[in-house]
Amino acid sequence: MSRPALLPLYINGRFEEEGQRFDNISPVDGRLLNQAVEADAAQVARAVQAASDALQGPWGRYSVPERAALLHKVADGIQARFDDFVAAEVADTGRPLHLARTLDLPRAIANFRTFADLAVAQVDDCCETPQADGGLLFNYTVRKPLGVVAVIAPWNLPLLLLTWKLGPALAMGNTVVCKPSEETPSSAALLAEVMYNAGVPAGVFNLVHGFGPGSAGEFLTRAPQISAVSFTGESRTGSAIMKAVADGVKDISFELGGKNAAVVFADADFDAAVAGVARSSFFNTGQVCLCTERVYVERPIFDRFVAALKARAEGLKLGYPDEDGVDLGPLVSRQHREKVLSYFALAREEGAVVITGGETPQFGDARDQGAYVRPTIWTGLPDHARCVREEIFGPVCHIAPFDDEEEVLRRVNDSPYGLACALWTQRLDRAHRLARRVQVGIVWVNAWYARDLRTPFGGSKLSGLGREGGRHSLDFYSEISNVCVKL
Ligand SMILES: NC(=O)c1ccc[n+]([C@@H]2O[C@H](COP(=O)([O-])OP(=O)(O)OC[C@H]3O[C@@H](n4cnc5c(N)ncnc54)[C@H](O)[C@@H]3O)[C@@H](O)[C@H]2O)c1
Ligand SMILES: N/C(=C\C=C\C=O)C(=O)O
Repeated sequence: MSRPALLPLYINGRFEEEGQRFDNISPVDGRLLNQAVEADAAQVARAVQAASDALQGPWGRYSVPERAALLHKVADGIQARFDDFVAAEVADTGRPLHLARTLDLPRAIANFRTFADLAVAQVDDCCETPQADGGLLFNYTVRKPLGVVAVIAPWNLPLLLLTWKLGPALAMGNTVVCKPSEETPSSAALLAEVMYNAGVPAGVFNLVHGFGPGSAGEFLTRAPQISAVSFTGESRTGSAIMKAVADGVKDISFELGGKNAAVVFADADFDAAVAGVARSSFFNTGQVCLCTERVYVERPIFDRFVAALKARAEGLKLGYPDEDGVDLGPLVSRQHREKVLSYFALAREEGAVVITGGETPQFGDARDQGAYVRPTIWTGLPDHARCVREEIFGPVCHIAPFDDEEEVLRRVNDSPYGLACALWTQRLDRAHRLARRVQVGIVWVNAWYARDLRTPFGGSKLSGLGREGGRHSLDFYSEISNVCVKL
């Protein structure tokens, strides 16, 4: 049997194949896709040192327009290999081809172009302060790179989320060491090839594959020369990373877990709300941090809404990524499916009414070796049920009735998470009033996962620390100083 393809590390402008290897398994049919090199502590240390050295090299002398031009070249490189990146993302995640083509790739390209352009357009503050002696103080802001930024990404939107951090980090003159998820290493490996071919100076972008604790992820966060960690992943991992960087008082930007709510009022556009909640609950097989897992429906339309959402869920096509009309792929791995299935069992123990789903499909073909689950809807659970409080991260939601605004607001806010919320109502006065009182970072009204990259993105409580997007990213990835001149 031919040896599986190997995804190398990329350190200081060189591809490295030395090291222990780990398997990358298809969530569609369980076959071996390729292997990746697991970076050891020495390799991670070399990557961080290369990034640190690169700050003093040519990259440190690039102007903002020159950095922006290079990031546009990277975007051009991704565009030129669009189909290769789609194939890599689809192989690792099993997602429908159309999803990778319409979301993951366009956003990866936009993440570089948007922050290249925002960096060039960025104008900083200055002010004059008259003095009692008739003199003047002239204050102005100076923006410098933070230094070496560790970027650690999850598996659910691998390229989108890696480049969401890379774009602004590089635009602001930092150097980076990236650690993609062990579940989805392939598109990051392609990105390293694009960076190399675009002429990104050696050491500016470094890629290490591996796991978290006791592996590349932890080695990276504990490296003394890193200045900041930009992390996307589970809340408990965020806590672990916070501890790892605490002694060094490093800058952190965390995009963490969620247990997001959708609220459907009786006056909502019913069909739009059903379609919107079906999308927010089952999109990417429920593997988006912003996905809805708690649905609250005003009592007069509750039964009708449950029936309509059931019909939608049962109409979704589970299939191979390239199948015509496929809506849902598998979960990212058998291991993650075990977690989701454990909640399917827990829901029954907690007394849920299973409206639809709650089991694995039987295809009778290779997909039975994959990680598919059926889209699932529950009702009947109390608000304190673990299935209503804990992030499941699968195609599942619980629907509960409510009677008035104050009640539903209390219940929506009764969560350790605070990432996103979708409000479905045609009374926009109510929507604006509620949007200000929901304890989340992102509120959509009559929409879900509609994005403008200039807006602040992030969560409160266990859902994260900080905001990225637009000037928030430029600020996080900059060391901002004030210069005060007496005139
Ligand atoms: N808020 C957001 O924008 C957002 C976006 C996507 C995913 N997420 C969250 O991510 C989770 C799913 O992704 P996941 O399973 O990959 O998360 P995860 O926390 O298990 O892993 C994320 C990344 O962190 C690495 N890692 C794990 N432990 C580490 C440690 N101790 N030190 C350093 N690195 C470590 C992993 O190898 C991986 O690359 C969900 O909770 C989801 O809500 C949040
Ligand atoms: N950060 C973003 C999405 C996060 C998705 C979470 O799974 C984005 O769209 O910029």
